[in-house]
Amino acid sequence: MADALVRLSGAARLVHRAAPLHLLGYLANTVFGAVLPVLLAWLLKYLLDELAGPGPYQDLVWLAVALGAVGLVGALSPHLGEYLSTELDRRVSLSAQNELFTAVERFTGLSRFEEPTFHDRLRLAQRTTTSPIRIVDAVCGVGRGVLTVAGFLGSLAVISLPFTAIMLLAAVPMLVVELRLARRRAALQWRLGPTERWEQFYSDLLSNTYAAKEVRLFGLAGFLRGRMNAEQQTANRALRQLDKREFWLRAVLSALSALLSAGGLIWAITAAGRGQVTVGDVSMFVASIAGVQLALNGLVGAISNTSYELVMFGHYMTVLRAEPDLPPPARPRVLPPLEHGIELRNVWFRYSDGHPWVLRGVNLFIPSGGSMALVGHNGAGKSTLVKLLCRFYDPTRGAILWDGIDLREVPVDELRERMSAVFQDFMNYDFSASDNIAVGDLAAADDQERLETAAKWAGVHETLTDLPAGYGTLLTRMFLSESEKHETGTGVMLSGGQWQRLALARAFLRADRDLMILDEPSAGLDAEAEHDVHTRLRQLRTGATSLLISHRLGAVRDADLIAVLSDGVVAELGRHADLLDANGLYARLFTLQASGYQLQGET
Ligand SMILES: Nc1ncnc2c1ncn2[C@@H]1O[C@H](COP(=O)(O)OP(=O)(O)OP(=O)(O)O)[C@@H](O)[C@H]1O
Repeated sequence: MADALVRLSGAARLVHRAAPLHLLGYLANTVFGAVLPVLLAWLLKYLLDELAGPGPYQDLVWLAVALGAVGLVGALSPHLGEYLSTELDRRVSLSAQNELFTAVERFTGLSRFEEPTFHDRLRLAQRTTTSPIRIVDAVCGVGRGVLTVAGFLGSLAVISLPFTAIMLLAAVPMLVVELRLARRRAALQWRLGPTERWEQFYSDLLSNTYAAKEVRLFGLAGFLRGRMNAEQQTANRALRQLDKREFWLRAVLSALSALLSAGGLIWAITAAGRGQVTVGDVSMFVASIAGVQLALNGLVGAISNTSYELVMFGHYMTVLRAEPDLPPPARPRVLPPLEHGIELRNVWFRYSDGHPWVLRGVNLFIPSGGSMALVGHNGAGKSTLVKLLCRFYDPTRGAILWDGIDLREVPVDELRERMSAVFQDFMNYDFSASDNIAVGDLAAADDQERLETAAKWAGVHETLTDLPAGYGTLLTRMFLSESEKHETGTGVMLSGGQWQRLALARAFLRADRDLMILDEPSAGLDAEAEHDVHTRLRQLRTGATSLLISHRLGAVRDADLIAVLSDGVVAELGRHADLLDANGLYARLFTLQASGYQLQGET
């Protein structure tokens, strides 16, 4: 109950923040809607009693005018209610969505995004951005229902007190059943979360351009469609079961309530026949029974809707109130420009308690102003180490120190401001070419000269100027630009290597940062481009700190220091020549690659 009240006040405050005036208008209209049927019933009773009386009929005209006026306003009220409700809906969902994603931004690491239950909750939270207004709607429905029920019950009580009590008692089982059903439905939505996300996953694979090649070549469409349908059928089965249960329970309750009304009607008619009640009383009785039943149904429905929406809104509030995934420093320290270097001190890391150790006591010093290369087998933990440097996760044990300051002691934004990176799995945004570079530093979004310089350094400037709309060309075939609304579109897809150069340009836009991380920056580049990029990098980064990961050992041989990661530790460390002399893993990998090139050259 306390939880429900917290959610209720959360939803009400959200609606009030988003649209206070519309809310006020909506509430006023709701109150009017609630008293309207009772008002009409009373006016009708007076009119009939007046007509059935001996006369003179001096109030007849006023009663007719009053009936007409109330009827007219009553006719307008639903339209006004609908308009206000839709507008409230729009404003509240915008505000709720904004608050939800502002909260998601607080998760500055990656671990939350790797928790399936977080995705289930986030999906429900996204769907419930319209919940606050539905809650207000349902609460208004409860208020309206209470007013109308009270009005009609009062009227009914004037005619028959026992019958009023019976009508009221009959509503109790209905309320209990509806509340249970509402809770079941909300619980089912939560249980179906994974099923619905799988279904969405398969339908995305069937429709997005990234998967289209493999789906077609491997003939996966039927297989994916089958799995998508199976997920939907699973959800349908569970929903159908609940629907059937709802149907039977409601049918039984409605039948009982109809029998009750019929009994009341028979009593009223026989009482009128015996002259115990007037014709106006019979009219009032009929109106009251119909009104009470309708209003009680509405009231019970509104209570159960409120209960359902409150449970669903709980997911939204849970996301909003979740603790940050990376604890913010209690007393944040200022991160100075890197002077000495970054030290990984006995760093142990695993992705969760259930995952195996990836790093098992890494000790490494990345000196400021130097270039370090990190090599090792697939899965050795190189990218993991990079993610720890960016503080996407905290080390499970040990620490990473920036000029002696633990990364956990500085605000994460400050740390990332001092870095630039090209990740192994870099993003291709469905933006224009300019925007694809500008995301590296949004402050440069309107600085064409800076964007072009970065593109030139990455060797992609000519490619971009040759595009149909130059740097303004949309790099997607999924969307049209504003100017292309009536054309087939000139959006372009770049080649793998061209995308990679664009990712490099994005990183070069931040070339002035203290640390540049390049995780496989040239995997998709041709030999000449790779050579160009590395030469450019050396020029650009002279005197600056960089960490390069590459399986192409020819690209790392010029690094000031090369670290070899193996079995979760730094197994070898030194310059290229030293490592060759040491005749360890690096020497073996380098010789293997070099002999491969030689063989290729000989054939
Ligand atoms: N988000 C994650 N959750 C769980 N395990 C992960 C995650 N990311 C990577 N791993 C595991 O951590 C280990 C190290 O992966 P990592 O990507 O750091 O290797 P790598 O050295 O960069 O490999 P490669 O050379 O293939 O890029 C692998 O066994 C991988 O399965």
